Amino acid sequence: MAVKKLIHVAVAVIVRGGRILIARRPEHVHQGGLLEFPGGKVESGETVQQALVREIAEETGLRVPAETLEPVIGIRHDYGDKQVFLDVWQTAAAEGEAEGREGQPVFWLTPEELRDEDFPAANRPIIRALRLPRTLHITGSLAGPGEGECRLDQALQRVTDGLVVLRAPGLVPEQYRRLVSMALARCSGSSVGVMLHGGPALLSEFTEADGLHLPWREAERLSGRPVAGNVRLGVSCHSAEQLRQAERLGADYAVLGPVLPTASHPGEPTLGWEAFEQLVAAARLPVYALGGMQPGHIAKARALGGQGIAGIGFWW
Ligand SMILES: Nc1nc2c([nH]c(=O)n2[C@@H]2O[C@H](COP(=O)(O)OP(=O)(O)OP(=O)(O)O)[C@@H](O)[C@H]2O)c(=O)[nH]1
Repeated sequence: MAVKKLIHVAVAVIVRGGRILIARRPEHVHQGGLLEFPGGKVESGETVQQALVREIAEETGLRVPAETLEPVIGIRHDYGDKQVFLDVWQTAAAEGEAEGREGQPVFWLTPEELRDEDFPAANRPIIRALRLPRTLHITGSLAGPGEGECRLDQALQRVTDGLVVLRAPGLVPEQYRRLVSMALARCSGSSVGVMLHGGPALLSEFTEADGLHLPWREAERLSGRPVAGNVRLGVSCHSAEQLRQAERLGADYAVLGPVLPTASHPGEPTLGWEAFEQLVAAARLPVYALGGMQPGHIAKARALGGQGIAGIGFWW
């Protein structure tokens, strides 16, 4: 059997006023009739940035300064008839009025309006990535009766948006539920989403939560997605095999680490940035770097293909 060549595709997420430029693929082409982000094949001798600037101009008439392009995610996907590497970059600095230069309809949608079933299968992780923040705040120690709520309350005041994973393995279920109620009340109406940490049963009790984050010990015994599609699912992973399991569960994101040494898990072996990059390159979902992270590492994690950073020390 002939080995299928991997086609390098430059994919552009053009953002304006919180909306993203989307086009409909012509009926007669590969994945025809579906929606897509503007883009196309990287020609030989071209960098991905050059391909993006060219494709965006050809397809939409917009001008994009190459230096404004930032990496979003890279996705390898086998369609059976062809194998693609979608190299996804984002810009909020496109100039001009968008038009379908190749006769294709173009329109602007919010990340929440992007539906998996309207796009080619490879786009699912891209849509997830666009709906996820760059920072995942994980709660630290909440020990001591009564101390937990006070500590959490103070910490939440420092978060203005993004996601908080309410991790409190030391608490008995009743204490944990109290904390969840408090966190949900405090974050309601704000742009901070609360992810519960534990098994699937938790989520049915707290329907206002943003979603469920599975520790690996919970993820490893599941065989399918344990929550509905409209709530977020995250999984803690430490290896390539665990990332495969997160993909099998249909997770919206994974956390991978420890990448660097960390005070909360002293002496634990670390992956380092090189292994992080390799593991992320093979992953089909957005992946956060965990372990020893500081806000200054967001750009590094994203440059290596990650979604951003996750951790305790930088906010707790
Ligand atoms: N542009 C674009 N291509 C995508 C997306 N998702 C996705 O799977 N693809 C796949 O990536 C490949 C890109 O091919 P293309 O047809 O847009 O590229 P092109 O204009 O350079 O190719 P052509 O000259 O053969 O028509 C196709 O196989 C397409 O199905 C997406 O969101 N945007």
